[in-house]
Amino acid sequence: MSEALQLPVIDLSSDDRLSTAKSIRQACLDLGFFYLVNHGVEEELIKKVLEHSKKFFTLPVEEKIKFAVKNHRGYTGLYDEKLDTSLNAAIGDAKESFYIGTFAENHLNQWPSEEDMPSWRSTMEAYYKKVLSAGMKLISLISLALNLDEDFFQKSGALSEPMAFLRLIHYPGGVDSSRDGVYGASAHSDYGMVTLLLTDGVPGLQACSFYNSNPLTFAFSIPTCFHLRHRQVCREKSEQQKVWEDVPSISGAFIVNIGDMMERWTNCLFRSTIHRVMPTGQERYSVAFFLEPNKDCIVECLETCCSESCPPRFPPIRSSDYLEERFRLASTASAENHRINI
Ligand SMILES: O=C(O)CCC(=O)C(=O)O
Ligand SMILES: [Fe+2]
Repeated sequence: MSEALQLPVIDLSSDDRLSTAKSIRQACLDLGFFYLVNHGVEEELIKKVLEHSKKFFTLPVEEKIKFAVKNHRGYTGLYDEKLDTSLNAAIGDAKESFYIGTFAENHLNQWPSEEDMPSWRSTMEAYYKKVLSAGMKLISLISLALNLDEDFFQKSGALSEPMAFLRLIHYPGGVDSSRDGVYGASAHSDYGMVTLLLTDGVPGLQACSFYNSNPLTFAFSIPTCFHLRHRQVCREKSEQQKVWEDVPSISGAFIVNIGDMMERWTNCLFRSTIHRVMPTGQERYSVAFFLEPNKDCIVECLETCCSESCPPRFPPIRSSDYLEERFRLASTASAENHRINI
């Protein structure tokens, strides 16, 4: 049985930026998940985005596949994707989704027409801009949390035309976890800097942590440069007992989690925690905003996150190369899936 997590709540509008940065640092050392409130995205807009998302997914499948994903933008169908690339299960994740990419390349985005879906595009564009602005503010606090100047990621170019993706997700009802190997979203970590997630309040999201019964084994399993913590995330998988804990939604708050590129930047100090969505039998909608750095940005260990005794764990990598590879692996997993299903 899973327990519910009590995550810290970060107030984006607080004037006490240093204390907010301190709380963010602790949250990112602990599990890499927290709630974000007073983020500046109006309740009304959030409501509209969820309503418009529902309208799209309610269309007949023949209509939806007219927007079949191209250039990582558009519609992905039920069972088309398998986020856990290590899973052998012959079935993909029980969800459908719609991706919207950066407006710097808006010609690549696919939009339902204004006639068919009045104000759909403008709602999504407004939401994208607002969450991007919240994300940028959050990144400046994350910079402070890493003992960097607050405009570090702006100055490094990571946030000029960031490759942010908005993803509308629909988990259909009637699917439950009693069917072996069926997940809403199978276990994965996100790829980018941070993810700002909105849900309709239906449960299902879980984050993975582990508790170690043997502190000695634990002490030798993590790099000595990091604090020993009672609870650690799942990346060091061996010998620890995995615990999946529910991440409940709080009305009006974003659920934020750290992505893999931020983990690489911070040399694993900030953790990109594995999470999943379990099907509960109930229909569920969520909207994920993945804030990825500019495509030419080189992601490499930050000076404040390494030392002689704690050298960089990853080589530098160009952001778009990293992202393309992760997309490729996820789509290979789903292609294999289809072959198995035929
Ligand atoms: O729908 C959710 O609650 C989470 C989705 C997610 O983790 C993802 O798409 O990366
Ligand atoms: Fe995710």
